[in-house]
Amino acid sequence: MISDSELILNPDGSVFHLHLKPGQIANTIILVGDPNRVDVIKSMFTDIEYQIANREYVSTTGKFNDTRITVVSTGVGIGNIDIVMNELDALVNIDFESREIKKEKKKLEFIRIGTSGSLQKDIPVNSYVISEKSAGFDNLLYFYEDEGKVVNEEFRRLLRILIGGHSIFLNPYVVDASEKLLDQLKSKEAFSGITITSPGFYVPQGRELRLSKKLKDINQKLSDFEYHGYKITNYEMESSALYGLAKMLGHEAIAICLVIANRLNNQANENYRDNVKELIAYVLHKITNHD
Ligand SMILES: O=P(O)(O)O[C@H]1O[C@H](CO)[C@@H](O)[C@H]1O
Ligand SMILES: O=c1cc[nH]c(=O)[nH]1
Repeated sequence: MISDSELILNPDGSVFHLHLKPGQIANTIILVGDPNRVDVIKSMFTDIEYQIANREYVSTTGKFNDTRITVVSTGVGIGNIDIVMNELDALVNIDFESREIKKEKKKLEFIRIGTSGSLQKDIPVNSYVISEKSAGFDNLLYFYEDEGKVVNEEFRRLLRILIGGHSIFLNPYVVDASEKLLDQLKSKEAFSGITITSPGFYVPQGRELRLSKKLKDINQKLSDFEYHGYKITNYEMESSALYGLAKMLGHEAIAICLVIANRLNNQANENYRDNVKELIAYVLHKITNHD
């Protein structure tokens, strides 16, 4: 039995942060960083069941092309993904009455729609990038006992060599996207490759305002790196934890991002919201039509 302090439920029976109750989430779940993005997706839905907001976590469930889909905003960063993934899994795989883990496990499909910074000169601003693999420059997965079962050990070794003597604070873990979801999302319209999930937006992604970075030429090194034909394509801040937790919990996960900055060409699009809307439409059609 899982105690009150490990799985905290609110007085109305909803799960602690997300404020959702069992039965309220669909098997297909879109995750977005920005809570405002939930309204954009909701405006494309029919049969909307509810919208619930607590902190940065805004959730809604509705239908697109007759497919029931839940949207949850995660806010920024890995810590939020730990909360969102554990609570969404608990909603389907833990009995909230008995506080026991269910015998029959439900598999969920997670599609993250985000924004990101390109690490390739020929992946321009406004491109779509699917994260075929995600390399976590955070350390979340190392707290989990099963981490070794889901990470790519060879890739970890090569990345540690690339970052040299800084491996005391940086030990990247690499996890694959769901092949099933990759097949659904891939097209000529989208680039794909390896995404770096960073624990910060500024110095951890090589951005120096008033503070300097330890890893001097990291973005060029990452850009030049190649692994079995895969190139490192972009930076964002959530997919490594999403992929790792989804795999350990038995779910499918993928991330697709709009490039809003190109770090090699020093370009940015700060008016990206219409482009995100187009990316959302792209994803909704792909996951519901499979065309
Ligand atoms: O646009 P979202 O989904 O928030 O994704 C990206 O944007 C945020 C940083 O600006 C980080 O969350 C990063 O992963
Ligand atoms: O450069 C960028 C842009 C969006 N999100 C990131 O994490 N990095």
